Amino acid sequence: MAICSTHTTTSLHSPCTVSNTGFRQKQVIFFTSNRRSGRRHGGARTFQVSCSVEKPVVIGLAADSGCGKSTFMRRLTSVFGGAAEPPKGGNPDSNTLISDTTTVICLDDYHSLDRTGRKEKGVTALDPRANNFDLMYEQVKAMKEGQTIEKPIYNHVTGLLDPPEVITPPKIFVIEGLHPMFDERVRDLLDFSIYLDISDEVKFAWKIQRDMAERGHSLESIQASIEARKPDFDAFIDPQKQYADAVIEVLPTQLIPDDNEGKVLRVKLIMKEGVKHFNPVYLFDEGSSINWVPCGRKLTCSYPGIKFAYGPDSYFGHEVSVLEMDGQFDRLDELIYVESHLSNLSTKFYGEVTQQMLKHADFPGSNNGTGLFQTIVGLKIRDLYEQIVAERAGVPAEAAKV
Ligand SMILES: Nc1ncnc2c1ncn2[C@@H]1O[C@H](COP(=O)(O)OP(=O)(O)OP(=O)(O)O)[C@@H](O)[C@H]1O
Ligand SMILES: O=C(CO)[C@H](O)[C@H](O)COP(=O)(O)O
Repeated sequence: MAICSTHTTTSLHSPCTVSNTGFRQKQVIFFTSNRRSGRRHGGARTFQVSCSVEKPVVIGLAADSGCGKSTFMRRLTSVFGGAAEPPKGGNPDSNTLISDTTTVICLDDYHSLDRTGRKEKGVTALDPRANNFDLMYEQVKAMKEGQTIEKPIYNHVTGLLDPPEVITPPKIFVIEGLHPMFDERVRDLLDFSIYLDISDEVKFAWKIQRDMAERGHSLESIQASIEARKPDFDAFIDPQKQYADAVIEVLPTQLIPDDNEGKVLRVKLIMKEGVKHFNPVYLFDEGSSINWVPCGRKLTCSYPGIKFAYGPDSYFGHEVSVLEMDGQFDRLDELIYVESHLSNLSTKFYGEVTQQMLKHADFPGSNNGTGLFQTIVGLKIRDLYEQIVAERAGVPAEAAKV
């Protein structure tokens, strides 16, 4: 039963108090509007939550479904230490992941139409008409101001909207999903934004790998699903990349002529210049154009080898720096050789990128540019966070290191 599918809830905070049970508690004001009647009801409830006065740094991560958002989030959380888990004692189908430092919410939770509703109206989940951008904006804004929210849950198991869950402000609040940069009001709240741009060929190969092997879908149904989503993907999701501060673009390799296996990848890290608290990574010499084939004495490379490129470029009219890697590592520990030729990595010690990659060698993409660039962006987000915290506190960045 889609009990909650006709309701949206928005909440505002009140200061924390400590109850006589010893729990910290917070009164959450909520407004519930019934989409069918349009009526708004108000109320107040007291939740036993850990209150915090954090004003989170807000990060947006956009990509189509099945394009590596969860994998990226696991790498990001790991950079801050600790594992991310769903809210304790909450809905087992919650899409939220919480660690000591980060809370990652999935924007699917702002679907205004459930699975049946979308079918009835003939719209996909990518269509803005199937999403509640007003509520998304109100709640991301409230979170950025350090307020607790009561966020809806879209249940991917049932296809229904479940009762909301309480989210308290973390240090870093990540909104990941189809539309983090679609609505200008939400976009303006982001301190940093990333777009995962997976080419059609690679997306298809990943989908087959996951949905055929793990979910029992047929090749034809995967093909049909990608084709059915394509017009809305092109209209509503893909254009968001122009707003991203960093784009990870994943393309078929150029090292194997007419490759159609999709196993070897060419990956570009496109980094916008002039973004506050973000200094693009560079190879050898900042601002120069470089082609580098590191294979030889220091790096083991079997066919088809590895090729790096770096240089300035223009992307949707913005000045950017682009770092590119085509090929894959044979031995991950040798990545240290590549790392030692990259600068502005925002590492805390020599070899931190290699250490992170080795730690998650079993994650998809760990032997190629997808894993390498996701790890680098994770380190840059940590650095950005520390700079923002230091700026707010009026202390040197060193003093705000996590
Ligand atoms: N870098 C990569 N290299 C190879 N395969 C990958 C990579 N990243 C993701 N995949 C494949 O794509 C699948 C989906 O990845 P992931 O769950 O991280 O994506 P997602 O965007 O979170 O998906 P969804 O939105 O559907 O939950 C993985 O199971 C894996 O098969
Ligand atoms: O594009 C998607 C983002 O994850 C999903 O297809 C969308 O959220 C709808 O989910 P479901 O297919 O489970 O009803």
